[in-house]
Amino acid sequence: MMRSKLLSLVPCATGPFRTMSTTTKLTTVEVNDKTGIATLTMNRPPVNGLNLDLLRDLRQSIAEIEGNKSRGLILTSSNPTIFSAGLDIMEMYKPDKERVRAFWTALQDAWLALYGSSVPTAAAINGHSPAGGCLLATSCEYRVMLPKFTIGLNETKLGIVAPMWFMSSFLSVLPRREAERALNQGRMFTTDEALQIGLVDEAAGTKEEALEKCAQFIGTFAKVNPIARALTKQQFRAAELEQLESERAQDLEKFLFFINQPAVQKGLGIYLESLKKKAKN
Ligand SMILES: CCCCC/C=C\C/C=C\C=C\CC(=O)SCCNC(=O)CCNC(=O)[C@H](O)C(C)(C)COP(=O)(O)OP(=O)(O)OC[C@H]1O[C@@H](n2cnc3c(N)ncnc32)[C@H](O)[C@@H]1OP(=O)(O)O
Repeated sequence: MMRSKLLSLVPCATGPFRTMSTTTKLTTVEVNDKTGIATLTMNRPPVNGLNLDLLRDLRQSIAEIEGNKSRGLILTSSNPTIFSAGLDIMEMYKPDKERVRAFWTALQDAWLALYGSSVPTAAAINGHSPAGGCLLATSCEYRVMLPKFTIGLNETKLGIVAPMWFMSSFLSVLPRREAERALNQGRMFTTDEALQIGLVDEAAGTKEEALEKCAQFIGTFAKVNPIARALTKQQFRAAELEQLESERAQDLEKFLFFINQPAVQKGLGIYLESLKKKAKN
């Protein structure tokens, strides 16, 4: 994919400074040359639905951030009210056989890249973050969320079962008892509830403040040996990463089998209809 490079002047809390910015249609990477922190912004209107292209783009941007020696990665959204609506249901509803395989493989790749990223990661959750959106946020090491939005793994409410590795990300943030109950209930948490339970680390009043708080978190590693930090993080996350790496073919087949069940297709169709009806009203 062609990626256009440009230098731009952007304002921030500490005043205007130069950032190196790489843009594709679906994500933007901006590296602050003062802090060395990269902001990875999802930009797929209308709701940052995670389709094949956005997932591939995310993975490519994560690799780019690791390759350009950034000091950290902040994941956020260009949409002022939606971080990500999760997986694009259109990829799973009446799917094309080859594309849906590529789609799930791209999701596995994006998760492995983000959860296993060698750089410190934080999510500035500047909007709603259901299901796959919550997966991305909980794959990061730190979360700052804006008020009056919701976050959670709502899969059971859609008649879907979250795979083990979705649970792994959730479990790396929440105590097992809370995670199990929330997943079984398909519970969406408000910002206040998420803060109280520990699903997010901090609340912020504005996106700029959220980005600043994420940057402060990444700054806490300034005096830590980066190789020791990266290896320590990888040791903590190795079991979950290795589990998916070693079982990804079976995971794909399980997904395909599950998604092709007539009852699951029917449920997704009804859910899509309800979303479209709501959007019209
Ligand atoms: C043991 C075996 C295990 C094997 C594994 C098997 C299966 C696992 C499979 C799947 C896992 C899936 C995880 C997911 O991520 S599923 C997606 C879940 N997401 C949601 O439920 C969110 C739905 N969306 C919303 O709640 C709202 O849209 C939102 C709060 C995000 C935003 O609200 P807003 O009012 O601003 O916008 P809307 O008017 O609702 O939407 C605008 C537009 O976008 C469409 N849309 C919204 N979300 C999605 C989506 N996730 N996918 C596709 N399209 C979406 C919506 O329909 C509107 O479209 P249109 O009417 O304008 O065309």
